[in-house]
Amino acid sequence: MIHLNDLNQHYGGTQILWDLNLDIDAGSCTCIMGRNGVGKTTLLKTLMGLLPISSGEIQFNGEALHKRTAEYRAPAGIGYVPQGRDIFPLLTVEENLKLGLPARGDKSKKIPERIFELFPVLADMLHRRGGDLSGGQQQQLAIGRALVINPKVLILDEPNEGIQPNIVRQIGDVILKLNEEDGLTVILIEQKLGFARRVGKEFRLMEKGRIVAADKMDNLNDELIRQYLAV
Ligand SMILES: Nc1ncnc2c1ncn2[C@@H]1O[C@H](COP(=O)(O)OP(=O)(O)OP(=O)(O)O)[C@@H](O)[C@H]1O
Repeated sequence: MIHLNDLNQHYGGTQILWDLNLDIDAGSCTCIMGRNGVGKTTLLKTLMGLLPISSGEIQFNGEALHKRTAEYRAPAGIGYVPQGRDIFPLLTVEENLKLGLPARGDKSKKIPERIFELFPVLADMLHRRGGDLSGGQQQQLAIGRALVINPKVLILDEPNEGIQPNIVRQIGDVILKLNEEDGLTVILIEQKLGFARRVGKEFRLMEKGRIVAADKMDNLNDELIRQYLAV
């Protein structure tokens, strides 16, 4: 579904991604893991077209995404929840959710009911301002907003950062439902091993701007953890 081929990326003169290759199959749930600063967020931003690539290819369902602008990602079916959530604090929950509607292929004007099934709190708080929500509720709103476009793949950058444990569990439940019940392909950056093991079916380990290990989550063993994740 997604293939990154020999991707190179620089911030100014500093190279961050080095000949990076990544394959994501339709229907998979993949955790991208690695120590701080290895380039995980840079990888997702590059995939989303938010950072220019120096060379390489980004293929999405056979289409050359690296030739398209960032704005093309949502209508193509790529939902993105950036690090830090990025909701609009002065808009209501409903207004935040409706922002995604123009990018839907079917031009529907209605927020899908499934979003309120997954996140009942968003229905309860529909007319509250985004900025009045707790951090965990804002994260649920950010995920809901990404789902409004009816994506084929959902990409999340550390969805649990700074969120209280009961909401982390709920977000994990939602990711599992989206992947297992709805068949949505999921890619997420995740630092917490327990969460990654619970929701991820696959892992990709990064070091120094490269993918250095790729396998089923069941095969994430102590040796790999020691080598690429332990601090
Ligand atoms: N806007 C920027 N300009 C220059 N360098 C940057 C910029 N953003 C990130 N970097 C550098 O790029 C490298 C990779 O950063 P990135 O945020 O992608 O890593 P990460 O694996 O997501 O780390 P973390 O887990 O801390 O978020 C780091 O050395 C970082 O300092």
